[in-house]
Amino acid sequence: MAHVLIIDDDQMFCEMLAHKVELLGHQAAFAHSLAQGLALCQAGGYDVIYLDVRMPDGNGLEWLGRIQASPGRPEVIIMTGAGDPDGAELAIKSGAWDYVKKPSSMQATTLPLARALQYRQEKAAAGQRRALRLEGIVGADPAFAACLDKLAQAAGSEAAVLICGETGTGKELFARAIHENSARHGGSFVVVDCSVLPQNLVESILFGHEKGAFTGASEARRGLIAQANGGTLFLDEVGELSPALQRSFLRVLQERRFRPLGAARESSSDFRLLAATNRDLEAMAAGGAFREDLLFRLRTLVIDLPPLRRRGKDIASLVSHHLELLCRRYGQGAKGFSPEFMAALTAHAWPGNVRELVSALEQALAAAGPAPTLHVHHLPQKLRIALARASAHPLEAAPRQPEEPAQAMGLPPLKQYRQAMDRQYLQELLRVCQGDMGRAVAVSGLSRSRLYALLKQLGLARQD
Ligand SMILES: Nc1ncnc2c1ncn2[C@@H]1O[C@H](COP(=O)(O)OP(=O)(O)OP(=O)(O)O)[C@@H](O)[C@H]1O
Repeated sequence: MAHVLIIDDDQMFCEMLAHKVELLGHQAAFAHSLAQGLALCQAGGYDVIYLDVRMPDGNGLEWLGRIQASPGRPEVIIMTGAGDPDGAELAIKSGAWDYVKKPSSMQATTLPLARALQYRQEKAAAGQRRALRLEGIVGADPAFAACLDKLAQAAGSEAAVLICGETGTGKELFARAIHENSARHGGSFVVVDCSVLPQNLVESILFGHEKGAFTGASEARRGLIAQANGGTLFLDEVGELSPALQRSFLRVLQERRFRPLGAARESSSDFRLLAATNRDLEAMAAGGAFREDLLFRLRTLVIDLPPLRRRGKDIASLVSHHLELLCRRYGQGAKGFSPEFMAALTAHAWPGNVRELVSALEQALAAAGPAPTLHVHHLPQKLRIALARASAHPLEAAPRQPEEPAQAMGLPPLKQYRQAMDRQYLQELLRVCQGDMGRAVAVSGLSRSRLYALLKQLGLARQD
């Protein structure tokens, strides 16, 4: 809702315009003289001012500068008389947002208001974005820039945010950035990976337990929800929550209260909720697999992160950023790359998104050893084969054109495709890290528990 001030000496016109503005969901006030209007502006709080040129105490255009400079820097829409051709030109030259000619229909009069408010919102978001600390987040493609605006909006509020996107698109990175830029940044950022919560321990992990609550509970333990008190609780892979846990969570979200196992009383926790998913929760809710009331609570704000194939312009800056990080991490000097290397990276469809790109760079660095320049042949063999096949048979490529129906392109179902990619990635990861799980965790960017869960799920876990 915006605040609009109408400065016009015509009482009836003011009332009609104020009524129309209120119908549009905003608040309106009016002043019948320039002096009264300026006084209201000085008190602040207005987003848009309608300013009539012919006023009893002077010419509105001569007061424009002072009105624009008032607190909140409102946008000003000038109202000029029909027989005043110079008025419009003067209004624009004086830096007004727009002008309307009187008399005009109410619809025509309020049209510039919507545009002025949109402009104002975008200006505010861009300002907020400039003020954000976004270490480690790279991207300027318009599809991605819109997500950064949402991030700024999320950081400035307490709203629950649902971050959607394919695997490896940066959902956790965004969640951390929202926390770090929010008023809660001094509190903890607690991650609950909903895909690996072991059924038998889930309640104790989330809600905590008292000493002796069950066999083996030799000490009382705070659960993750209590740990998030004063900070942010991030439900990663929220689409994997079992129906029973969805029910429990809904209650915690409604009341911010929970009962640790074995406790006589309930405890409370003041946390801000963020959640992420790579699943279509709407479809799951429609099919009864996800509670609609929970979904409603999770998604006050939604950030839809685009897959890397839809933000091709960002590949070069992502490569520079991550190459620099990786070279520093492994104590190597800065590396260059051949134009073909970058062309190959740009041509790939990256079904595993930024995570897959980072992993390919890591493998290229390992393959290049001390050589100062990365070439195509340093890239993982699987990626080179995929590129070669794609250039020989474009339709065999991973979907560069996601809009085309998968069946029409002879592709397997997405789930099957993703599993195959995950399996391929993990096999390569184990090979490169030679079974060193600490390194595999560092390289993959996955948590240790998530990595083990994936290995198990795909039948790659060691049997020892
Ligand atoms: N915009 C970005 N700029 C720089 N690095 C990024 C960006 N997006 C993702 N990454 C990197 O990609 C990797 C994966 O990111 P992240 O774990 O946040 O993805 P995710 O969407 O949460 O993945 P998953 O769904 O598999 O949990 C990390 O190494 C992260 O630093």
